Parts: sequence; structure tokens; C-alpha cells
Amino acid sequence: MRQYLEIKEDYKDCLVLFRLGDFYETFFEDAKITSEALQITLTQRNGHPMAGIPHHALDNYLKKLLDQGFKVAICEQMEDPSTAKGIVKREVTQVLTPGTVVEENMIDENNRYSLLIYPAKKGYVFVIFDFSTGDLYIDTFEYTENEIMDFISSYSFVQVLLTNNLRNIKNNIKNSYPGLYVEELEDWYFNKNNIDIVKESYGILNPDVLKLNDEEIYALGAVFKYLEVSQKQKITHFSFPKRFKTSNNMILDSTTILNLGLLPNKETKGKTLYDVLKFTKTSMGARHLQQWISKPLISKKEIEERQDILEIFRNDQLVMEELKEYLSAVRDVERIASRISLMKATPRDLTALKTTLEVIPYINELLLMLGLETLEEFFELKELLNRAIVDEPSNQIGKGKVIKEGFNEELDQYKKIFEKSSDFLKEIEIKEKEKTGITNLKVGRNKIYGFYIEVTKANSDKVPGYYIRKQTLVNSERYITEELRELEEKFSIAEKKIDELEKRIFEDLIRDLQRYVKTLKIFAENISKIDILRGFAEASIKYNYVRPIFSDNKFIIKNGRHPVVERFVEQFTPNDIMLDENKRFVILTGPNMSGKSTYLRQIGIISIMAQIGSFVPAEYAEMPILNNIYTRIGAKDDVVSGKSTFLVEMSEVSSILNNADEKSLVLLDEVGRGTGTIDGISVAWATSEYIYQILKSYTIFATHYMELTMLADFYDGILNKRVKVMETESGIIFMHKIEDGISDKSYGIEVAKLAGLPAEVVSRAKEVMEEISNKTEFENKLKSMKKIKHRKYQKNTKQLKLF
Ligand SMILES: Nc1ncnc2c1ncn2[C@@H]1O[C@H](COP(=O)(O)OP(=O)(O)OP(=O)(O)O)[C@@H](O)[C@H]1O
Repeated sequence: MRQYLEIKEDYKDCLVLFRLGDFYETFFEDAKITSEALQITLTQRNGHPMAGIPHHALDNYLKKLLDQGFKVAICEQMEDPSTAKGIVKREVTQVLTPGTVVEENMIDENNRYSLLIYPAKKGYVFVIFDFSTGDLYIDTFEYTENEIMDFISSYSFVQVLLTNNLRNIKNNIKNSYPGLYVEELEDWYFNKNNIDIVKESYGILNPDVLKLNDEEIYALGAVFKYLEVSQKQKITHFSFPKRFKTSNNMILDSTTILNLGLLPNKETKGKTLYDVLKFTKTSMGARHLQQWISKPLISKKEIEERQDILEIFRNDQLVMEELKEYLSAVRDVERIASRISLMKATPRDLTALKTTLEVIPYINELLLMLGLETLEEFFELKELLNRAIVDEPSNQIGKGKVIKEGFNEELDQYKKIFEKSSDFLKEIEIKEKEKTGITNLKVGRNKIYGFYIEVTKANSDKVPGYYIRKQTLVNSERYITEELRELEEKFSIAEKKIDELEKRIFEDLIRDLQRYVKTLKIFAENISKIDILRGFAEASIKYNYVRPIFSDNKFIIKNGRHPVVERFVEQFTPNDIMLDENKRFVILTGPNMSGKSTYLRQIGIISIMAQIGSFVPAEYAEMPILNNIYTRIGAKDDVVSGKSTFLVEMSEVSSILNNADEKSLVLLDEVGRGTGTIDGISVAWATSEYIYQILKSYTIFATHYMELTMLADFYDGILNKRVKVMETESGIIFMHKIEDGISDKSYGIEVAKLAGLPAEVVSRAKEVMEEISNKTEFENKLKSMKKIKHRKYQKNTKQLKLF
């Protein structure tokens, strides 16, 4: 127990799983927590609480603990208990958190991004990394605490690390995401010699090649230090840091990713753009698809390169189908490479790698037929794996069932001795039967007692004198002979040697394979691209998408559809948009539920699809390459920070007005609704003018404020559109069709009726409306709006930041 307490002292923040024989035990407070979390029995040892899990079921239980946000330290026996003198030496061999698991059976195909937040002089450095794939991004963001929360909400992080002076953010995260693992890192994680850790991890002499500033290097060093401490080894499998903000990509803000339903989270799973486009066959492809969607391209050349490949697949559907079959056999090489680098690869990983390498030539054959670039074939690696690993290896190393015959002479020799001894056992059985005349005599082996000759009690009198009694069972006796004892010794030595040798050979092999990690990761990226684009081709055929073309000053979508909504409604009504440099602002009016938000989102999503290289749900699309999309859709309270709906709304508008430009698409839904009508209209009016005059962004503004439609009288480039509604005897029918004009009524009461409000309430509402709707008043308001003085904005962005 003293040994346990000493170890626990160093791992106070962890649940310590302490190996005792065939169990991992937990003690004291840890035992109470573990038994509760895993629903296992709480027992006692010397009067102290204890709860244990069988060693073979570790992964299963570990997964449950990590999923519940615990940090777990695994304390192993460092020597064989049967030969150890005194107390068996034990050490913590690894510390696991949700962001540091890489074991195949504990994680699904999705990326497992962790986020480290480090306060910089200006803003915060974010390091976003996936330990299981080695993918890493870094950047400095001038975010407010609320923007940090938004950022966290739009990416499904598995853990957040932060410095200990960010308590407020930590508490906010804890309140908003109770299941998310959050850890404060002490100051010593961040210091000057982090530069050395970074250099070592990347094997570089000069960190300048990483193009990071000092603060970013510290933050990155802290990540490596954290991982080194928890994994107890050097970390070398990460890719060079990629910038989150690059000039090659659109940087979608988290609000837009959420508003447009681009990537799945718990609530939107199955109903996002990602779900519609996920025709990928490999886990790597699926993960990279998420990355593509969150970072659409802005280079026409790169987009068109993707489109060209897609088109090639699309034009040869037979090959496309065949390729699908082969891709299905491709395993998660990206993660296998990480496990090789971390010395955590299993025999199963190597078989998976072998299978993958075997299908590459077939994939390459198809790629060649299509005139596409082929993939690296790794001949040498394939040959090595074929030579080293048996076809169906056991996942338990040390039983002689992993390393192939011929790979290591010494191992082969002991395996032969082992096999011979088994044959010899059979011979002894025959011989002893003959000698003693006991026909049901059996020669066998028991894990604890070793070799034995078993004779039933009925035949005890026939047992010869040279049999030495070893064990008494209910109906039989077990004996040993001198010959058998000698054989047993040889057998045990061989068994032990096989165990030692196979483990060592396997370890050496993995170490040797580390030279392939970099190229395997490049392969992973290349095959993901093929997988995704093949999938885009399949989606484009199945869902009838067209290839968009890009032109600077036209934004034309004919008969466009919302790719997600169209999958869920019986009949989707397609709609057009036609904007250009002179007509680039649409005020869209229409009743609730008529399809305004869908239309708005559809234009955003189609733009994103176009810029990730996919075809789009439309009959024709000619669009500009946008450098960003900004959205203000839906009103939500920010309970955590205590901000009202209106304040959240205005913060978002402020961010748009500070960032959008003529190459942006701005989608506004109901701006100003969170406050009084007059205030709301005024803010919406001023915002629209500013966007129109100064930012010149392509904009669609859906609103209930009829008054805003008067903007079109002031500015030639502002258009009024409405959603068509049909009035019938029994109520209104939504046509979901966008047409020129202004929605003349708000139909609020009609929608209330559709929603099932009691008939009396609906008819009373109509009565009240008759009485209060004063036409003259409305007309007077319009008249006074006509008199609004023109205002020419002067661009002065510095003063704009309101929140
Ligand atoms: N073009 C369309 N074709 C078919 N169905 C549609 C179309 N657009 C919208 N719908 C259906 O109508 C529903 C309501 O659409 P949407 O949310 O866009 O309305 P809205 O006008 O924005 O409403 P609100 O003002 O209340 O937010 C959608 O969930 C969808 O089922």
C-alpha cells in the first residue's frame, strides 16, 4: 500500500489504475469514483475501499472512464511477479485523457481535436491538434471570451487545455459542456526551453522554418511537453503546424458553420452538409472531408483541379464503382502511422497496413486508366511486412503467433522446440498407456501445475512406482515422471524465450517502421483526396448536381436547392438568385415558415460546396469566388455570459460589419428583431446601408420589417424579393417560391393557425388586428421613411468595433 500511496502522490489529478496480478485496482477515493463511474463492485482491502477491473478488459473500461471526462494513470508491474524479489516494481507507464487515446478499439473514425488556449499579448494563441492523426493547426486570434466559447461550440473538441489564469473561460466551458475534458496547465509548461522541445519533436535545427511567433512557439512547446509527460516518450509524429487562417482558404467563423449546418454536432448529426456529401469509404476520407468543409478554397486553380478530378470520376461510372470497392479495403493508415510513431501499433495494425498496401496497385491501375496521378506503393514496406508478420496474427504478442517463420532464426528454433515438445507429449502418452495398461491415461498440461499424467481413481492400483503424485482431483490423481519433468523444463524455457523474443522482434520491427511514418501520412492525405472526390462524383450523380463555373462579378444560381432540406422534404421547390456587381443586395420578405431561412442558407451552402470542389444542387451556377461568408441567422440567448438575444445579435452584426468586404457573402435573417420595432428597423436600415455602400458584399437580408423594402427606392442596387404565398379558403399555402416584389401581409395569424392555436384565440387575434391596424398610420410611417435623408458613409473601420 505504501508503494501505491507514493505513486498516487505524483498523480493526484488522475484515477490511478494499479496493476495487481490479473487486475487493475483502484483504492480509496479513486475506488469510490471508479465503482460509481463503471458500475463495478466496491470492495475492501485492509479496511480501505477498493474496486478493480480485469486486465484483459482494460480498454473497454478505460473508454468508459475517458468518455466521462476522467484523467487516468496506468500503473504497470515492471517485472515478473514470479521472479521478483520483494515488492514487484511498479511504474505509471502512461497517462490518458480523452485527447491522448489512440488505441483502435477506443476511438471512432472522427478526428479527436484538442484545443490549447494560451493568452498572448494581443488575443490568444490556439493550438488545435489531433494526437491520433498528428494533425496540428496553430494561430493567434483576437477573440473575446464569448468568441472563444463560440469557437469551442462549433468544433467538437475532445479536450481543452488552458493556462491557469483563464479561470473564467474554464468555468464557462465547464458550465456549457459538462462532459468536455478541461485541464489547467501549470506555468512550468510554458517557458523558454519550449523552443528546444519543438525543435526536437520536429527534428529541426531552426524553428524559423515553422513560421511561428515566440508566443506560438511557447504554446506549441507546451503541447509537446504535455504529451511527453503524459505519454512518457518523445512525440515526433505531428505534421508541421498549419495556419488556421491562411491565404489559401476561406475562414468560416464558428457561427457560420453552425448557422449553415455544415458539420455535425450532437444535435445536427445526420442533417448537415457533411452528411449529404459523405460518400467516402475510408475513415481518413471522412475526417479530411470535415476539414475540407470547414476550410473552403479560395484559389480558382485549386478548386478547378478538384472539379476536374471529380468530373473524370463522374464520366466513368464503372471505374468509379470499382474504385469504391477497393477504397473500402483501405484501412486507417493515418492513425496506424501515429501508433507506429508512438510504439503503440498492434499486430492487427500491421495486418491492416498490409491489406491496404495490397490494394494500392489495384487502385493505381484504375487511376492510371483515368489518367490521374497514382499513389505511392511502398514496395519495400510491403515486402518487409509480408516477411515479418503471419497472415492472421494473434493480437497477443509473445505466443509465437505474430512473427512469421523465417524472419528470425532464434525464434524459429525455440518455436520448433516448443512444437516438438508437444509432439513428444503425445508420444509419452502412448508409451505410458502401453507400459501401464491404463487405457484412459492422459498426459496433459495445467498452467499452474505444469505437465502431468492423469489416472482415474479406479486405475490407481495400476500406477507404477516411478510415478510421483502431484495433485489429487475428485475422480483422479495426477502424477509426474522424471522424463516428463525434464521435458517440462525444456518446454518452459522455450515458452519464455518465445515470449521474450517475439516481443523484442515486434518492438524492433515497429521501431524500424517509424521511417515510413512521414510518407504514410502523405499517402493518407492523397488517398483521402481521391476518396472524397470520388464521393463527390457519386453524390453529384445521385443527387443531380452541376459543375459551377466561377466568374468575378456574377452570382447566378438557376433552380438552386438546399442539399440537406431537399433530402428531407417530399418535394423541394428550387429557386434562383441573380446578382451582379450592380445588383448585389436583396431584401427578402415573406411570412414565417415560408422558406426564407432555407433560401438564405441554400445560397451559403451552395457557395461553400462550390469552393470545396463539389458540384452543386442547381441547374446552373455561375458564381464569384468568395473570400468569406458571414451569417446572422436565428436568435439565441447567451445564457452563459448573460447576454440578451439582442446583444448577441448585435455582436454578430458588429463582427460582420468589421470584416466583410466586396468578396463576401452576407446572410442576414431577422436582424433587429430582438428589440423594439422602431429601434430594430433603424438598426437594420443603417446596417444595410453600410453594407451596401461601404462593404459592397453580396447580401441577402430576410426580414419581417416591411419598412426595409423602401431601401430599394433609395438604392438602385437593392432588390426586393418575396416568398410566394397562396391564399385559399381554408388558409394560406406556402409555395416556397422566391419572386420579385414585397410581401404585402405578414400572415402571422395564419401561421399561428397552422401551428394549432385554438380557433377562438385565432379569431380573437383577427378581431384585435382589425382594430389596431391603422392603415393611415402605416402609410404615414412610410411617407416619413421616404423623407429619410441620404447618408454617405465614410469608411472608418477602426471606430466601428462596438463590442
Ligand atoms: N424551397 C423549399 N421547398 C420545399 N420545402 C421548403 C422549401 N423551403 C422551405 N421549405 C420547408 O419549409 C420549412 C420552413 O422553412 P424556413 O425555416 O426556411 O422558413 P422561414 O420563412 O425562414 O421561417 P421563419 O421566418 O419562421 O424562420 C422548412 O423546414 C422546409 O421543410
